[in-house]
Amino acid sequence: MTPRCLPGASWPDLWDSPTPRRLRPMTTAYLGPSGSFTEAALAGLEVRSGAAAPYPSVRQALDAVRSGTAEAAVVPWENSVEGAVNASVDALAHSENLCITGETLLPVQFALAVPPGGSLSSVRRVLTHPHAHAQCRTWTDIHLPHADFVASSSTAQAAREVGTSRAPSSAAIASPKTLARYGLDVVAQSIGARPDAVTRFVKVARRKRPSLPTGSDRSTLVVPLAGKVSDLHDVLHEFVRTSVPLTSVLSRPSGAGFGGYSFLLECEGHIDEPPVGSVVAALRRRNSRIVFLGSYPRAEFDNSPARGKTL
Ligand SMILES: O=C(O)C(=O)Cc1ccccc1
Repeated sequence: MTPRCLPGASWPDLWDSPTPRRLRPMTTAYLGPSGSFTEAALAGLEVRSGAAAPYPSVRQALDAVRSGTAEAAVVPWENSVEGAVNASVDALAHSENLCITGETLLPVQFALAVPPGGSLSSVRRVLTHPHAHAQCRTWTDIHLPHADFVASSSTAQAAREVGTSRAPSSAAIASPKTLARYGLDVVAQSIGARPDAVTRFVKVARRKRPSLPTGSDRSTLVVPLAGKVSDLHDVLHEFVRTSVPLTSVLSRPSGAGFGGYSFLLECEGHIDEPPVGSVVAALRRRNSRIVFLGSYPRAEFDNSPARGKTL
């Protein structure tokens, strides 16, 4: 596979994807429907809601960017309690021609709601996104030990489904505002394991040269293991050698046979600055299959009362 970014090669070859004919320049695809946490993250990425379009899954939102139906996509990436959103990481790690151009952090609070006239005692099925369920499992195990979990494509989709079906045995977990918006009655507030939970969302575009370094950037790359015992050691050594701070290391199955893994690495810094540029160049010399996913301004989380608004 041709790497998406090679420091030292000419920029147009590396970054510019041909502009698809169907590009609607101002549309940003996001994991919908309206009312999802992902929609709430758009503001932090300077996307106006009028310029955004909901998609039923992360994959479909990214496909819209690939095909040129949308200029960019916003997808959930990781949560401070539950870790990486694997659907997003895998879809991007294995996709050609896409890169991350920005990130934002959003505090998330979960509530549980039932159709009008329903009650907690009649709930037998709880619909929500698997990440939201994982964060609320302690509460549901205690208060709804006999209810089944039904995975939804997003928290807003769960609210929409329960609001439409009005089945008294169903409940949805989403933000309190979204549950009310879909006509449901909130019967339990703040049911997440951590009231200070934060989710990181990324903006994805067709591959292009990163914006200039800001002095506070993050870079993301995917390094497939090449099969040597020392692979992981050698990769980590490059970061130690250059004193580039790694902010996360995640291993994901490569999908090609049992036991094949890729590492998603995130670090501080920008590829146009010597430390990160030299790490990427050194890793590439060892393994031509590395995929550079982008350098972009780091989001700082300001949890002061004025800023720490949840959806
Ligand atoms: O955006 C949503 O509504 C989602 O369902 C994804 C999600 C799930 C849990 C926390 C943040 C985002």
